[in-house]
Amino acid sequence: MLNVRQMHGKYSDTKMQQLIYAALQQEIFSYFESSDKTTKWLGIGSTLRISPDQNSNYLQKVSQWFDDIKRQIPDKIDLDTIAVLGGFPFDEKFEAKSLFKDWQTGIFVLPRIIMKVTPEQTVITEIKLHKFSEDSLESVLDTIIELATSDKKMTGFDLVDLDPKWDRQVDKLATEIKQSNSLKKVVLGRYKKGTIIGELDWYKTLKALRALNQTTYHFMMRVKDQCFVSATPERLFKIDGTQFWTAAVAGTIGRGNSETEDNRKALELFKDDKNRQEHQIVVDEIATRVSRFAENLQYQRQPMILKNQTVQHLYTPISAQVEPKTDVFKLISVMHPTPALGGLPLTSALHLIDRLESQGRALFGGPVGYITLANNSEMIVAIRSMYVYKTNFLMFAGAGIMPDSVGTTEFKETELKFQPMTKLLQYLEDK
Ligand SMILES: C=C(O[C@@H]1C=C(C(=O)O)C=C[C@H]1O)C(=O)O
Repeated sequence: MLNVRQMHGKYSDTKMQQLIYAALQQEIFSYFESSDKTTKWLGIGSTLRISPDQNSNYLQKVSQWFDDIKRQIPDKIDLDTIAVLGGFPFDEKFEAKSLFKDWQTGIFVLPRIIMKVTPEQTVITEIKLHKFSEDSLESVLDTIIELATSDKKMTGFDLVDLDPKWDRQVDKLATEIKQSNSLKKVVLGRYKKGTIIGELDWYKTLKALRALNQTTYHFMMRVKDQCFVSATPERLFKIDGTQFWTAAVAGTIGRGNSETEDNRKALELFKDDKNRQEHQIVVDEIATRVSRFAENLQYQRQPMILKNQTVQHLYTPISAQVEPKTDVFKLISVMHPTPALGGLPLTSALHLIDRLESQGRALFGGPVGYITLANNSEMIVAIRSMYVYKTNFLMFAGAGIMPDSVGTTEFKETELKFQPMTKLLQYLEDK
């Protein structure tokens, strides 16, 4: 059995800020915040952790690990107040060719201290393999807060484009799609790497991530010298009891400098055939998959516009009803990857991605998020993201390639998709 103790109720805002600050100075932390800001999870440390070995079915391994944790929680605890946090790789079969091989295969933790924050309440849980000391949970938290210090500072960074000929690759791929009888869409990614001069302060990083990307999710996960950061707008799915939500996010245009220009661009995106088709592929495929396990599927025929800091997307939210106790891990394997990150048909798209992309995707484009021990979960698609290893970092940005795609246009689109992370680093310089 695991030892579990909890504190319920409203925690003061100041205390919460102090705790988040302290948590992000720790060697291991995890953070999830929903784009509607109604759910936050903060994890400090790790009581149990699962990083896979190669050649194993990671999803199945995490699922068994998760069931095993559930069995070890004392009866009186509300299982919805405890979650594991982490992420799966985009495709565990992809060869590890990236600079950052370690997280090629995914990572999940059961934190030692977990804080769940919703508008109704804050629940803080401590989980240990061994008996608790004499100190109360409150005084454990106070000690964590007291000991937190940070004098980390980043003074600069460099940035290298790892795929300088990517636009030509896109033109070739578009021709290949045009000539193919079956291939409809392939999402091709490009990468940038760099080095940080000085050191990133993770608390300042989170603060900046939230301030610069107010309409997106915020995800951060650090295990010692590795950290993954994302400001994705894309939900893979959310499940709460029998309620299920997902969304198609595909089709992109930049933001305007004025409200008029911004709306003009949104209209241009809405009326653009290539983007509408690219979006429809995602809607149709998601709807087909969801209808296999859910009922009462609901979504609008026309997409909406989702506005983020540097881009706007075509967006179709989809909701449905699922059976009670639906297996979250099954949902992940059915829903991921959608044609927003993979392509259509899936298998040929994945082969092309593996062959053409210069780095392994690892967590880029993979499902990351939280899963409560009561089987409620929100998994998001890890894009607009950055992977940091010591002072090195790697970034990813992709675009849906269709028969009529033009390399230089897609290149510009991916430049906009890199911006949430490049602007984050620029902002953090000398802060
Ligand atoms: C692949 C990315 O974004 C995906 C591709 C999009 C597109 O091609 O229009 C839009 C949103 C995402 O589904 C990325 O941001 O790296």
